[in-house]
Amino acid sequence: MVAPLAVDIDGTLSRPDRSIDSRVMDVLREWDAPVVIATGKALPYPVALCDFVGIEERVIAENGGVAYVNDDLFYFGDGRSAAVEVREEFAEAGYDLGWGESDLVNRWRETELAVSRERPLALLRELAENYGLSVVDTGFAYHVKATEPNKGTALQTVAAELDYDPGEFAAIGDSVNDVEMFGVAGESYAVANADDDARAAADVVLDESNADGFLAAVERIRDGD
Ligand SMILES: O=C(O)COP(=O)(O)O
Ligand SMILES: [Mg+2]
Repeated sequence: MVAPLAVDIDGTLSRPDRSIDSRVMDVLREWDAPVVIATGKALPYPVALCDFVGIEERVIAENGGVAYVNDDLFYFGDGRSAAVEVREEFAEAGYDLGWGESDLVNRWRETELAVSRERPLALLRELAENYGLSVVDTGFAYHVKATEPNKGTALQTVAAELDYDPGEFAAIGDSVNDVEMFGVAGESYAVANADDDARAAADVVLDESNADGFLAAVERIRDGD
């Protein structure tokens, strides 16, 4: 019996251009244990990924702010209203969030706000700190969020809902928002493009990048490495 998986999306299931590498789809679909998609993205994205891959919708979204499993929705700490205040002060300083008029990146986001990495990080951190919020840089966006929830705390709840111990999971990811998930999983794999925090937290740092790294990790997990 293979280990259940907790898998990040951006930088882990993707190609360098952020598109999903089609080779991962059948691997996820055929995995012989639960797969939890754990991401910084808003809930509809991992739900849609599960639907298109053809697996049960088991997801952690918004860096652990939201989870969905067994037809139950979980919310872990809401930083959204404070993040909206930060957005207003950021706007007064002359900056929008950087995603255009419709802002699809935040449209369905419920517990945090994401900001383009083209915006000034130091200012964003300063404003967020005044509201007791954290800013997490995933390498794809800056996330202005409540400090407590993360992918690791959410995995504890999701694993329990699935009648697993979180330590039975194998986790695969690429950035600082995967660190706590690596901490609660029994085995953890950072792809070669991972940031320093993820590399330091992982049990194994792979030689392969992006989806190649994911595919190498699942080979090792299958072999019981
Ligand atoms: O939304 C992001 O910034 C990163 O998303 P990820 O957690 O799937 O890598
Ligand atoms: Mg990632």
